[in-house]
Amino acid sequence: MKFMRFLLISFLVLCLLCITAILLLPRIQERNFLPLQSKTLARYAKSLATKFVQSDGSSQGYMKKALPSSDPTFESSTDLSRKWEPESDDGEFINLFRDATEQGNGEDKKEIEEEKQNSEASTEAGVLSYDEMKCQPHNKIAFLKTHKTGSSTLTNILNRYADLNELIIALPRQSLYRFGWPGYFSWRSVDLLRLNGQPASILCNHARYRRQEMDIIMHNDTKYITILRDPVYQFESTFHYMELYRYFNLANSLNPMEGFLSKPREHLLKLRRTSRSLPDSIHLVRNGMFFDLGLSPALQEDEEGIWKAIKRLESEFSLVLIMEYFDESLVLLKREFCWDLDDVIYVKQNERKSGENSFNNISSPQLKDRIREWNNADLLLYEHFNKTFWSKIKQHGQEFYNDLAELKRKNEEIKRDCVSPEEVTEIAFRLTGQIRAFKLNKRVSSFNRYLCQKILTNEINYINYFRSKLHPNSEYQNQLRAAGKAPPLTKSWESVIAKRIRTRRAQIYGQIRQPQFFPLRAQIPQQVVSR
Ligand SMILES: Nc1ncnc2c1ncn2[C@@H]1O[C@H](COP(=O)(O)OS(=O)(=O)O)[C@@H](OP(=O)(O)O)[C@H]1O
Repeated sequence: MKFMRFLLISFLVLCLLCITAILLLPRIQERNFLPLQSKTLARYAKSLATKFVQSDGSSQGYMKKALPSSDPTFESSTDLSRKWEPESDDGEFINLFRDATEQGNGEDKKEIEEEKQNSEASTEAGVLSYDEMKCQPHNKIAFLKTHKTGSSTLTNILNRYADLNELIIALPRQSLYRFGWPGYFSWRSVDLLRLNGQPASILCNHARYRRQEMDIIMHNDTKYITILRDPVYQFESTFHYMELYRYFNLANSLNPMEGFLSKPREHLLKLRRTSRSLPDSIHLVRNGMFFDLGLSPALQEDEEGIWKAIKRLESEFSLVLIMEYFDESLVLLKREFCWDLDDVIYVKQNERKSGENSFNNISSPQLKDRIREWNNADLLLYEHFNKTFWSKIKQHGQEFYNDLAELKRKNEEIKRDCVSPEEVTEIAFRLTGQIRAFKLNKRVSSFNRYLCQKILTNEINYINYFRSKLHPNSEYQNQLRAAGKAPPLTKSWESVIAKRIRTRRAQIYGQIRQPQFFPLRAQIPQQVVSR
C-alpha cells in the first residue's frame, strides 16, 4: 500500500515537472537565440512593429501590396520615420531625406536619448570608440564589384544598407543584372526610371570601372570601394566557377587548369580562330580583377602602364578591401565610414560546394607560380593594395581589434539564428556548378527574422526586390509620397537626368569626347593573346 502511494506521488511530481518544462521551453529557446542588443537591430525590430502602421491604424505592410508574393523579402518594411524635404547641396539635385534626428516624433527623440545614454555607458566601459560618437555615417558609396572575390557577400551588405536606410540605389536597366559588363560602365546601363531624377547613393552590382561615367549618376561626394583576392585563388575560382575549361575542350582533362596554363596563348588563339561567339566570362581569363577595374588588356604586359593604373586607382578609391581578411575589411569599412557594426554582419554568399573548391584544384606550388605569372597585373595590384590595407588598419589601434572580435561573435550568433541547419545547394546563376545556399531557419527568433531575411537575400533577388520597391509608380512609392516622405514624381525624369548628365559631363570631360559605349558582345581582345 505504501509502495503504491509512493508510486502515485512520484507520478504526480513527474507530471508537474513535464507541464512546467512544456510551459518554459519556448522561453528558454528564445533566450538561447540571444538577440543582438544594439542600436541598429533594436531599430530593425522596432521597425517591424511600427513602421508600416497606416493612417487608419492598421499595420498592413505597404511592401506586401507592392511586391510579388514570391519575393523572399516580402515581409520587409522600411523606415518611414524620415520626411522628404528638398535640399540643394548636390548641384541641381535634391536629397531625399532629412536627418531623422531633426524632426523625429516624440518616440524617436526618446529612442535617440536612450541610444545616447547607452553609448555613454558603453564608452565608459571602453566598448564604443571616440570616433563612433563623433562621426556621421557616410552613405554614398560606389562598390566596384570584382569577380570571385567575396563581392556578392559585400553587395548584400550594401543592398541591405540601402534598403534599411531608404537610400536610392542604381540598378542595371531593363531585366539585366550587370551594368553592361563586360563593356565599360556607362550611365546608359543604369535604370534611370527608378532613380526618379535623383543621383544614386549606392551602386554595387557588377560593372567595369569607368570613373567619369559613374560620377555622372552618383552623388558628388561618393566614395569608391572595391575588393581584391589573392590572384591564385581568384583565378582558380573564376576558371572553375565560370567553367572556362569548356571553351578550351579541357572538360575531360585530369587537371583542366594545368592544361590551360601549359600553353594559354595557344588555347586562346585557337578559340579565337574556331569560335564566332564567345561567353562574356572569357574576359576574366587573364587578370580578371584588373579587367573589372578598367585596365585595358593592351597594358597587361606593360609594367609601367600597370603601375600607373595602380597609382590612379589608389588616388580614386577610398578603400580597397582584401577577401582573405574579410572580417578585417568590414571592420575597416565600418570604422572609416562610421557605420554600425550591425550594418556589416553577414553570411557568406556564393561559396562553392565543398569538393569543388581551390584546395582540390590547385595541385602543386608550380601551378600556383604559373597562375601568378599569367595573372601578372593582378598580382601587382593585389600585393600593392594588401600593403596599403594593413597600413590603414595600423592607424586604427587596439579598438579595431575589439570591433573585430565583436563582429566575429555577432556573425556566429546571427548565423546560428538565421540559417537552417539543413544543407542546401543551388545551381550557380546561368551555369551548372553548385554553390552553397541557405534556407531561413524555421525557428528563427522573431527579433531577428526581418534582418535574417535580408541577410539571406541573394544579389539577383535583391535586384528584383528593388525593382518593385523603387518603381516610381509602385504603391509603395505612392504611399511614401502621400506621406511626404519621398520626392514628387519627376514629370520628365529624362530631362532631369539629361540636365545632370550635361552638367557633369562638362565638369568631368571638359573638351574630351564622350567615350563610345562598348559593345556587349564578347570578343577576345587581340591584346589578351599577344605576347
Ligand atoms: N566572407 C567571405 N570570406 C571568404 N570568402 C568568401 C566570403 N564570401 C564569399 N567568399 C568566396 O568568394 C567567392 C565568390 O565570390 P563572388 O561573390 O565575388 O562571386 S561572383 O563574382 O559574384 O560570382 C567564393 O569563392 P570560391 O568558393 O573559392 O569560389 C566564396 O566562397
